[in-house]
Parts: sequence; structure tokens; C-alpha cells
Amino acid sequence: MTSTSFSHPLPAHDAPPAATVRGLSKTYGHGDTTVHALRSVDLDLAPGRFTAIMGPSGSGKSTLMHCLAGLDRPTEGTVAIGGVELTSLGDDQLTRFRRDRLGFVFQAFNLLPMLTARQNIMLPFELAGRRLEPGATERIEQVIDVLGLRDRLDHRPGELSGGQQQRVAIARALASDADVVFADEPTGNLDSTASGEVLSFLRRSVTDLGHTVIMVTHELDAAAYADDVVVLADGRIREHLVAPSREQVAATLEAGVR
Ligand SMILES: Nc1ncnc2c1ncn2[C@@H]1O[C@H](COP(=O)(O)OP(=O)(O)OP(=O)(O)O)[C@@H](O)[C@H]1O
Repeated sequence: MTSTSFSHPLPAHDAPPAATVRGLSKTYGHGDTTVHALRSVDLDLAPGRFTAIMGPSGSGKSTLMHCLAGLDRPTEGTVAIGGVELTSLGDDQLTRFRRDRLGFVFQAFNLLPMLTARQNIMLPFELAGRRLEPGATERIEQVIDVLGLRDRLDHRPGELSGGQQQRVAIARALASDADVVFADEPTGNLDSTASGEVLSFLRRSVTDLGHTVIMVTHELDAAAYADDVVVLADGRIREHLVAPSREQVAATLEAGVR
């Protein structure tokens, strides 16, 4: 796969964080079987950046993403997205917050097979019974063009390649102008060409459209599309690398498994 360098400019210093995590701990089980998936994690993620979360298997990547995205509740600590403290929201409020303010791209594209690409992209608006706010139509059409989906809009997922299906999922995540787009191993089911395309589109959604993307990945090649890399080890943040070189990321990952 062709990969880019980690050489993106730093954000403005005065921009408030897109995500703030304080004292975040998550334990599973009790007594002898307790697993400390996250141990008192503090993290600020800048807006308009593409951040990759990396680390060995079992280091807490998915748990961190799930807590950040309000898909799981922390055992201790707080998580705020765009200034809204998720930990203080009730279940219904949290569901609405996720639907209205967050976007998700999963390894298994999670598209509805009976709907066309355009209907899948518009699904969050349908589910919310939401009117399109001013400017939304233009934004959605721009997303469709950026993702190169214009000539595929009437196709159902079964008539699209894996890469195209994942681009529809990304368009759906971007259509509602999410505060943060979460991508969990988004290229796990794709070959290297489609992976490169999908990662380039996530990159463009940040560079050209100003989105904030947080992606869990195992792959250095995928992380090379990101601006910043958070490396986890044993439920803790080992390093938060801002605009690192590929070599720096590789060295940090290697040090973590030694
Ligand atoms: N629902 C659960 N019940 C019990 N233990 C869990 C649960 N979910 C995760 N864990 C444990 O928490 C730890 C962190 O898991 P997590 O899935 O966050 O790691 P990860 O870095 O995403 O791993 P991988 O790269 O393998 O997906 C692991 O030890 C895992 O076994």
C-alpha cells in the first residue's frame, strides 16, 4: 500500500479539544477475574485532526474508542466530546447524542442491504425524523463527490465493491456533520488497494472538509494517513505522538511489545 508521511501541520493552539478524557478507567469482571482494560487515562484530542489509536492486542484500544464514543460507560472518570460530558448523560440522551453528533465507520460496513447507497447515506436523517438544516444538502452532495460516489448512488450494497461500500459508510458518517467520526479498523475487510482509497478519503474528510477522525488500527500503513498517533500499552497511554514520523511510530510500537 502506498502510504503518506506523518507530516501534517499542528492545530491552532487556542482550539478547544474535540474530545477530553480525564481519569478514565474501565474494569471488567470482579475479584480474581478483574481485567483493567483502561487505567486512569487522560487524553485531549484536537479538532480537525486525524488521530490513530494503536497498541498491542488487548491494550485497550477498542475500550477507549467505545468509551469515547459513548458506546460503553467508564468505571471511573469522565469523557467529553465537543464540551458535552457523555458521562453525565442518561441512556436516551446518549443515544440521541451519538446519532446527532457522532459518526461511525466499522470494519463490517453496517449498511442496510435493501437500501440504495443514497438511502443508506441519508439514513441518520430518516431515523431522527430530522429536517435538513440550511446548507446540509450542499454538504452532503460535496461529501458524495469527495468520496467519488456520484455514479453509484442508486446501487444497493450488494452491487458495490467492499471499498465502495466502506465509502458509503464514510459518507453516511460525514453527512450529518458529526463532531467526531470514529473508525474502528475501517480497512480490516478490504484489500490493500481499497484500503488505500478508504484511508485517503478519511484523510480528505479531515484536510478538505475539516472533520475530526479517530481511528483504531493495528496497521502502521493505515496509521500513516493520520496526523497524530496515540499508542496504548496495558490500558495506559504510552505515547501521544503529534505529527510523528513513521519511524517514530514504529519504534514506539516496538518498544511497547518488548
Ligand atoms: N466485555 C468484556 N468483558 C471482559 N473483558 C473484556 C471485555 N472487553 C474487553 N475486555 C478485556 O479488556 C482488555 C482490553 O480489551 P480491548 O478490546 O479494548 O483491547 P484492544 O486493544 O482493542 O484489542 P484488539 O487489538 O485485540 O482488538 C483485554 O484484556 C480484553 O480481554
